[in-house]
Amino acid sequence: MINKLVDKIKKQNAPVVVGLDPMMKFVPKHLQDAAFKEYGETLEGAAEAIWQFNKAIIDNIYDIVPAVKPQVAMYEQFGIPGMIAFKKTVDYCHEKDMVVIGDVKRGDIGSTSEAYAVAHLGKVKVGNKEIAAFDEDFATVNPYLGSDGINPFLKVCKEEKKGIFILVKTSNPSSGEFQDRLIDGRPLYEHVGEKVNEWAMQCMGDDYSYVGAVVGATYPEMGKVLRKVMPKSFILVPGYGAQGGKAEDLVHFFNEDGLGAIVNSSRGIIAAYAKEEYAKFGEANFADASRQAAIDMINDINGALNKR
Ligand SMILES: O=C(O)c1cc(=O)[nH]c(=O)n1[C@@H]1O[C@H](COP(=O)(O)O)[C@@H](O)[C@H]1O
Repeated sequence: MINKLVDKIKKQNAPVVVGLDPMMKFVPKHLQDAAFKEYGETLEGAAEAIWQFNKAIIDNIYDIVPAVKPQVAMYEQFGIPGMIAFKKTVDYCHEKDMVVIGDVKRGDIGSTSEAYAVAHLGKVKVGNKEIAAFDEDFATVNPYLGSDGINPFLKVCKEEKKGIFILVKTSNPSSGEFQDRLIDGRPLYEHVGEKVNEWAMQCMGDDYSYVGAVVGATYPEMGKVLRKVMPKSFILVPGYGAQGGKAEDLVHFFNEDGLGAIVNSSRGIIAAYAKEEYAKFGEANFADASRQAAIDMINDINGALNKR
C-alpha cells in the first residue's frame, strides 16, 4: 500500500491527504434537514448527514487528492450508526481508488493490539472464513506501550501489505509535556523516532517503508531532525491550516526526492465554505469550495517545495 500511496502522490503531484472529520457543525443545514426528515433527530439521522457530507466532498476531490484520513472519533460519537457511516466512507473512498488512512490511534498490550490490527487492517476469523471488518489501508498507532503494542500491527501489515503511521511528535500545544522530556540528554520524540526507524527498516516497500510516522506541522524544527532520524519512513504531517502550520515550514518534512511526507488538512478543506476566502461558493456548494481549497493547498505546498 505504501507503493500505491507513493505512486498516487507522484501521479497527482499532490503530497496531500484530506481529513474527513465531519463534525456536525460543519455539515450544511440542507443536508442535516434532509437527513432528519428521513430519520428524525436520531443517531441514524446524524450518521446519514455526515455520510452525505463526506460523499459530496469525496466526489469532488478524488481525482486530485491521493488519500483521505477519516478520524474515527467523529463517527464514533454517533454510536453504531456513526460507525456504519465510517465504514461506508472507507468503502466509498476505495471505490474511488483513494488510499484510506484510518485515524484510529490504537495501541495496547500485545493481545489487544492484535485485535485492533485485525479490526482495522486485517481479516478476522469467523468459523472457516476470514473477513475484513473496517479494511482501511493504513492506521495511526500510539507507541506508548512499546514494541508489544506495535508488533501485532507489523505482522498484519506484512500479511496484508498495508501500513501504519506511528505518533512521534504530535501537533497539539501540550505535546511537549511528555514527548519533549529529555532522556539520556535527548527528547523522548527522538528516541521514538529511532525506534520507528528500526521498525521501518524491517518493513520496506519499493522506496519507502510501510511503517511511517506522525509529526505535527506545528513543530518544523523537530520535523527537520526527525526527517533525518527516519529517512525511509513517510511522515504524515497534520497541523497545516486550521492549527497554523504553513507551507514554508513543511518543506523540512520532505526528502530531497520531493517525497517522504504527506500533509493533512481536515477543517481547512471540509469546512472551506465557511471561510471568508471561499464564501463566494455558498453553503449549498460546499463541496466545490472543498475542491478549490484542496487545489489551493496542493499549489501552496508544491510552491514551497519548488522554491527550496
Ligand atoms: O494522527 C493524526 O492525524 C493527528 C496527529 C497530530 O499530532 N495532530 C493532529 O491534529 N492529528 C489529527 O489530524 C487532524 C487535524 O485536523 P485539522 O486541524 O482540522 O486539519 C485531526 O483529525 C487530528 O486528530
